[in-house]
Amino acid sequence: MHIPFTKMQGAGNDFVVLDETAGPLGLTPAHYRRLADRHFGVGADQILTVRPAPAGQDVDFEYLIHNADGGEVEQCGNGARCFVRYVFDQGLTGKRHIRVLTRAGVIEPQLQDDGRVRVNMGRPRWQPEHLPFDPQGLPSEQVGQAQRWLLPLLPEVDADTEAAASQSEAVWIAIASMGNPHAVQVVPALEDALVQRQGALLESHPRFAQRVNAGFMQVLDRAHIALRVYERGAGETLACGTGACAAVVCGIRMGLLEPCVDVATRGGRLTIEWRGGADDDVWMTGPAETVFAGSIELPDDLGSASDAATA
Ligand SMILES: N[C@@H](CCC[C@H](N)C(=O)O)C(=O)O
Repeated sequence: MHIPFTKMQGAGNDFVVLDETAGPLGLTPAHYRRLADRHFGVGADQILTVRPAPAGQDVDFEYLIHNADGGEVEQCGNGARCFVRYVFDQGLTGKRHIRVLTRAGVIEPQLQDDGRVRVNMGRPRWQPEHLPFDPQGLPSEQVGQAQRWLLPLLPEVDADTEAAASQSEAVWIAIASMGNPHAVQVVPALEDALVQRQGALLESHPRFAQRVNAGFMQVLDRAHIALRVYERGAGETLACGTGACAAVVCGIRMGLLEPCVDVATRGGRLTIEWRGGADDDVWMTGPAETVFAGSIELPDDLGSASDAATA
């Protein structure tokens, strides 16, 4: 099958954007993995699909997100900024402020005059059941308004054994959902953070039934953080929009941050605003750019073979 696409990026988090406004392309998880593949495909952290608004919904479009591993997910913040840039530039809408339906609810991205995009990302949640996260039996502490848990990263074995004591590696995590799940650590120095090792262990930790995105936040001052995120289904990316929202929400709830925070990621700068109330929406502002457009030939029968290989 012949698939036209647009390659985009927001703070270095990169996307293949597909247009399904004229009808479904009929892609399987294996097709998404091939599109995301940096050697055999286009290369991307996520695949974003634009669909028409479902009947009866007060939105302009529907927005589907697939991680590089082919799995569908609820939300993608950097993708949301690229989404409005894409539909506007392609002439799919004349509006600069749109309402978009995601698997996690409605978000509202708007193109600003300065070329950046501001998005109402909706309300954060921090109750364990919203991720979901199973905190039962874990040591915990209250930091400001937030709760943190001491999570062993290696398999939890009988704590009485010597082996368990010598193997124990545990990290303090706060949690937040932006529609998708995030575990956030405050680290003293980002360059020393064990992002690859701990990120991989956290991502598939059995206490997160839907897996999790792992954030590593260094607080620079009350209005600036540096952040790296090991993303569920994609590994470490140059930036994660929902990860930035989640880190700032956790930092504000811990009493470490003010309501407007500049987030330095490895791929660019994001601004996150949140007034701190359970009913307050989180706002994210950042860049969204088109890199190139093209088309790719994908084998129709990619599905079963690749699915079997990664099962
Ligand atoms: N890069 C994204 C998040 C994409 C989804 C995430 N990996 C998940 O599985 O929840 C962002 O900018 O928010």
